[in-house]
Amino acid sequence: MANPMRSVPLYEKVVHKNATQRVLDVTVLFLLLCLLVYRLLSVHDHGFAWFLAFLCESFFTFIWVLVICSRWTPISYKTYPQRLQKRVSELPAVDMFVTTADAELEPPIITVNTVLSLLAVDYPAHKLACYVSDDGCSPLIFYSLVEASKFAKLWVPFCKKFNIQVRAPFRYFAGESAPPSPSSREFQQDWKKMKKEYEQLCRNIEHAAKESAAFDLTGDLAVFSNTEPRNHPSIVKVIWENEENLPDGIPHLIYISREKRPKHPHHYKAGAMNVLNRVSGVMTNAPLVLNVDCDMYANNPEILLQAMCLLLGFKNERDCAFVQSPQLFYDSPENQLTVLHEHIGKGIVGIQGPFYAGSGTFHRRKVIYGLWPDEIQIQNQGKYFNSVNGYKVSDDELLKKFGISKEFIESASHALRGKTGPKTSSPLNSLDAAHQVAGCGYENGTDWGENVGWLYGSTTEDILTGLMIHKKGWRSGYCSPDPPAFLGCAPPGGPAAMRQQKRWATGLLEILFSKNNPIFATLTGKLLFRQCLAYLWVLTWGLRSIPELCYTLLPAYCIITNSNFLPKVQEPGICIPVAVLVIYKLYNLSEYILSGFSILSWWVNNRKARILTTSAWLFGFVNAVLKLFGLADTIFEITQKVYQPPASTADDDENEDLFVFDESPVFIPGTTILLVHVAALATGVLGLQPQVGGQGFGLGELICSVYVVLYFWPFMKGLFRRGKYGIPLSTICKSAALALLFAQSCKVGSMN
Ligand SMILES: O=c1ccn([C@@H]2O[C@H](COP(=O)(O)OP(=O)(O)O[C@H]3O[C@H](CO)[C@@H](O)[C@H](O)[C@H]3O)[C@@H](O)[C@H]2O)c(=O)[nH]1
Ligand SMILES: [Mn+2]
Repeated sequence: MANPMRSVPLYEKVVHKNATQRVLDVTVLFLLLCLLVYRLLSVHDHGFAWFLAFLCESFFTFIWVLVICSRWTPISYKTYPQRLQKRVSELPAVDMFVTTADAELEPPIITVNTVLSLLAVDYPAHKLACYVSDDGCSPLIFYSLVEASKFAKLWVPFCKKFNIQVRAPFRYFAGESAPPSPSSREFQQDWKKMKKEYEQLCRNIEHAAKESAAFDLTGDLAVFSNTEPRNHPSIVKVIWENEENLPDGIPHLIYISREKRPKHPHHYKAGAMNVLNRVSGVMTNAPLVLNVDCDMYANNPEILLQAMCLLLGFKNERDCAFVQSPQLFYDSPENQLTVLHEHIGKGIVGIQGPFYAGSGTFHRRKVIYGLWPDEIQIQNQGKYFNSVNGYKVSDDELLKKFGISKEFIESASHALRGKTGPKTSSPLNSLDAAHQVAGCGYENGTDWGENVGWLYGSTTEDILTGLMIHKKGWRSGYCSPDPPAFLGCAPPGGPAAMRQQKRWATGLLEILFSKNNPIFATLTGKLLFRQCLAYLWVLTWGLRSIPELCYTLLPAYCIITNSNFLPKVQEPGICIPVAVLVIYKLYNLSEYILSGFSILSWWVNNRKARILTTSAWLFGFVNAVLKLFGLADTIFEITQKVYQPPASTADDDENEDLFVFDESPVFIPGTTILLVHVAALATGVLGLQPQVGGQGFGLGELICSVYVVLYFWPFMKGLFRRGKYGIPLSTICKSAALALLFAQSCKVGSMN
C-alpha cells in the first residue's frame, strides 16, 4: 500500500523576496557606470590621478557586477526532521571527520569538545563513527581523546536523557556555576556530577600538557616514541568501539596520524582529508561523510537529521552532492563571514548551491571519489566498473585511480555503487589496511588529489574541491537551522586574522591562475554561468588589493602633488561620486541593520575589510604571483584557536578598538598608508603643496584623506602604544621610509 507520508516533503525551498535589494543593486551599478562615463569624457582635462581613479573604479564596478549576479536570486531551505522517521525506513551511516594539526595552536581541549559534541548528536550511534586526524602526531591529543572517550560514556547519555541543547561541554557549562532551575532533583544531581567530571577532564588534559615533554611513552603511547611531527610512520588507533552496535551507545572513535616523511609533500589539510577518506573507507565506509575543523563543534544536536532532510529529500541526487552549513562563530557573532553569508551566500545557494567551505559539510562519498551525476544511472544498474559483482583488482584503471589497497578498492567500488559495506564486524579488523592507506607513499601515481578526493594545489582546498564538484554538474544544498548547526572560534584579531586572510587570498588566486579556474569549468564543464561569476567574485579577493591600495593612496597623492581625482565642489560632476558613496554606504548599513547586526559592527567590519584588503590580501596576491612564476611555494599556516575558559567571555569588549600587532611585514602597508595620509593632511593644512596653475586639490581629496585615516585608526593608536597593542618600532621605521619614498616620488613624478 502506498504510504501517505511518502508525499510529505522533507524540506521546503524558501525564496527570499528582494525587490528593493535589486532596485538598489542596479541603482548603485547605474551610478558607477555614470561615474566611469563622466571620467572618460573629461579625461583630457585631467591628469594621472583622474585616469588611475578611472581604472580602479572600473575594477570596483566589475566586482559589483559579480556581486549583483551572485545574489540576484537568494533562497534557503526549511527542513522537517520530525518527518524523517515516517519517510525513511533506515537512516544512512555517517562517518564524521575532525582534523587537527598542532597541539599548540589548537589546544587539545578544543578538539575534545568538538569530538564530544559529535559523539552526542541525535542520531543512531551504530550508524556513526568519528575519525580524528592529527597532523601533529601528538601523544597529547591521543591521550586527551582517550580521556574524552571515558567522559563521553557519562556525557552522551546525560545529553540524550535530558535533551541538552549544547553538547560541547565547554559551552554548556560556560559561566554557569549552578544547574539551571527550575529542574528536577535528578537533573540537578547529574548536572553537578557532569560539571565535576568535565572539570576533572580539563585538569587531566592541562596537567598532561604541562608534562607533555616528559610523557611516559609506554603502553598505549608506545607508538609515539621516536616520532617527530614531520617524520613518523602511520598511526591508527581505535580508541573506542561501539562493540555491540548499540543504537543508543557511543559511536566508534578512531585516532589517525598519517605517515609523514621529511621529503614527502603532505598537502596539508587536503592530504589529511584524503587519508580520513581512505581509512574510514576500509573501516566503516559510510555513504556520507561529515567534516569539521577541530574548533567547529556541533551546536545543534539535530544537525545530522536536518542535513538528512536535504540529502534524502531531493528527488534527484544530482541536486545535492553535498550539504553545507554556514560557518558561524560563537565568539564573534557579527563576524564579516557571517555577514557575507547573509548578503551573498544565500544568493549563491539559489544558483548552483553554496561553495564548499571546508567545515560543517556533509559529502556523499561517491562524489568525493569522482563520480559524475550522469553516472548515477549506470551505478544504479550495478554496472559500475564494468562488472556487476564488484571490482577486478587487476584492473589497471582502478589501481591508477585509487591505489594498491585491495580492501580500499573494494570499499570504493561499494561506495560508488551506492552500497554500504563491505561490513567488517569491527574497525579493529581493518587496522592493517588502515595503516597501509595512511602511508605517505600510498598516493604516488594515483588520482588522489588530482581527480579523486580533496584536491591539491591550493591552500583553500575546500573552494577548489567544491568547484570541481560543481563543474561536473552537481548542485549543492544549504542547511542553516536554528540554532546554528556548527559554531567555531574566529581567529583572534591582528596577526592571526592577517595570516588567515593572506592564506585565503593566496589559495583563491592559486585556483584562479590554474587550469581549474571557473571560466574553463564553464566553457568545458557544467559549471553554470552565474555560478562561475560567483566563484570569480570569491577567487578575485586577492586581486582587489591592488586597486584598493591605489585608491586608498590617491587622495594623499593628490594633496601632495596638488592635483585632483574628484571633481571640484562647484562642478556638477561631484554629485556622481557623492551619490555613489552615500547611497552605497547607507544601503550597506541598512543591510546590517535588517540582518540584526549592530551599527558598530558595520563600522568595525568595514574598517577591517579595508585593512585586510590592503595588507593581508596584498601579501596573498604577492605569494600567489611568486608561486605562479615558480619563485616560491605556498604553505598552509594554521590559524590559532583560543580556548575560552568558562566565565571569561566579556572582558575583551573594551579592547574592541585595539588591534594586536607583531613584527610581521603584513603590518607595513597599513602603517605606511596611515603615515602617508598624515603627511598629506599636514601638507594640505599648512599649505606646503607645490603651487601649480589650473587644477589643485579640493575639499573632496581632503575629506577622503580624513576618511582613510579614520579607517586606519587602529594603526594610529598602535603608533603610540607599546607591547602587543603597539606597532613595533622596526615596522614604524620601515613604513616611515616607504612613506617618505612615496611622497618624494609623487613630487618628482608631478614635476615631470
Ligand atoms: O596541515 C594541516 C593544516 C591544517 N589542518 C586542519 O585544517 C583545519 C582548518 O585549518 P585552520 O588553521 O583553522 O584554517 P582556517 O582558515 O580557519 O580554515 C578555513 O579555511 C580553510 C582553507 O580554506 C578550510 O580548510 C577550513 O575548513 C576553513 O574553516 C583545522 O582543523 C586544521 O587542524 C590539517 O589537518 N593539516
Ligand atoms: Mn579555523
